This record gives sequence, structure tokens and C-alpha cells, in this order.
Amino acid sequence: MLLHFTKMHGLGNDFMVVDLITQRARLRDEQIRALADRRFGVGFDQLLVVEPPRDPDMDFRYRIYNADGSEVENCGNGARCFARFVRDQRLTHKREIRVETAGGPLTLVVGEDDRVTVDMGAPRFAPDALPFEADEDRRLHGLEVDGQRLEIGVVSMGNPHAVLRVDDVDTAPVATLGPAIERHPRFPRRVNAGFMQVVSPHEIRLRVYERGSGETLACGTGACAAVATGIRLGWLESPVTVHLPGGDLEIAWPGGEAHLTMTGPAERVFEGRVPLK
Ligand SMILES: N[C@@H](CCC[C@H](N)C(=O)O)C(=O)O
Repeated sequence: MLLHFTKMHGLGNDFMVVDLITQRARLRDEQIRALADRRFGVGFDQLLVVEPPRDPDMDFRYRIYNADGSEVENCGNGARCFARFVRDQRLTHKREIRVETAGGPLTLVVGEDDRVTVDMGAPRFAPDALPFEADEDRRLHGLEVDGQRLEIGVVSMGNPHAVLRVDDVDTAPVATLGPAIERHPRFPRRVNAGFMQVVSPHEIRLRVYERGSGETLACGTGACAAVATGIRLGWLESPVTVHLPGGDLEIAWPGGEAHLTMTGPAERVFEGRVPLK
């Protein structure tokens, strides 16, 4: 069969978006990996799938797969693209859209300027939420990686994140430490690894080595995880502008059990049809 898709991106974190409401398909892991291939396939960091909701209070089910074929709980940049997509495809006319994800419900709000604000829920710092094998429930945890002792924050934004503060993101060893943190045995379901440079209380620079996709130009949940960690540790104050290699996100979090909001762009690139082998 030929699968109709739309290529989109949020700050260069790129997606293949597939509507499985008006077309029928089942995508196996190996098919997702083949489609994700940047030379032989469509090429993307994540595949986003639009499905009918299982919960009648929701508008859609939002499913997310990494380039390695693994299904994941949440994707922040993807959530903004998802909101643009369902409106552009006329699957809804709503500006406030409720979606169910494997990591819990999300609310997506499309502004008049087409920027999308996502209610990302409350960050969860309990190690069991990721999960992370911790000796104690602390704000910073020691982690031995490649013979070095790192101090990391751990936080779930529906999906798991480790956050490491660095002096300069340009020289941070993201390509070597990133995969070592991602697959560290103390993270049994692997983890996304964020490298954060604090510029001022309202501004950070961030690079993220994503679980299942490698380093991306931007990571929405990673930006939320870094800001939540920085505010909890007293390094940052809400709101915070996050400078990622692909552009900027605005993150606000009043603290405690309050929800984080993330605002940024969502761009459509092209549409196509690809054979499903
Ligand atoms: N790009 C994303 C996160 C995608 C999922 C992540 N790689 C995971 O495995 O949890 C974002 O914008 O949040």
C-alpha cells in the first residue's frame, strides 16, 4: 500500500506525521526504522501517528515512535506539530485540542499566530517515575559514566530525562556522554540526556541526546525537563527562554504541582506517499 504522510518539524526536530483516522495501516518496528532512514527512507527523528481517541473526553490519540522503532510516552515538539496537522487536515476546527498519549493527557492550544502552546503537565522528580535506580530521592544524583562521576537531575515529563549542567554546551561531550547516559544500567527503560548551560535565571542553552533518535536540533520535553530541574535547584526562574540548536522555546513553570507550558513554532514541510514494504 501507499502511505500518505506529511513531513513537519518543530525547530528542526523533524517528524513524519501519519493520519490513521482516514487511512488504515499497521506499522511494524522494522518498517518504522526503514522509513526513518535518512538515505533510503523519508528520514525523521520521530514518527507521529494520529488515531481516534479511546477515551471519549479526548479529541485524538497521539502516538509517538522514535527513529529506532520504539514507542514512547511523549514528544513536546511533536505535540505542536500534531496540533497544526489535525487542523490543517480538517480533522478538527478546535483551537484547544485534548490528546491522549502513553504518558498521560495533553492539552494543545493553537494561537492566532499559529504558534502552539502545550500544557505539558507537572514534572515528576520521583526516581520511580522514569524509572531511575536511585539510592535516595535527592535533587541531584551521582552517576558514574565512563569513569567520571556526573551530577544529574532526573525528571519525567511523561518520558524520562536526565539533566546535566555544563559550562558551555558548544564543547560539551554530547556525542560520547549522551549514548552512555541513554543506556546507563540505572535507567532500565533508557533515558533522554540533556546538557544545559545556564546563561541567566531566565535563559539557558540546551543540547539533547534523545533516547532512540540521537542528538536532535531541539527536544520539547527535554527543554521542559531542563527548566523544571533548574527552577527546582534555584538556578532558574520562570519564564525561561531555551536556546536549542534549531531555535528557541518559551517555558513557564510556577513550581510544585503546577503544570509546565511550552510555546513554540510548528512547520509543515511537504506531503508525500511512500510504499509500505
Ligand atoms: N523530540 C521529543 C522527544 C521524543 C521522544 C524521546 N526521544 C523519548 O524517547 O522519550 C520532544 O520534542 O519532546
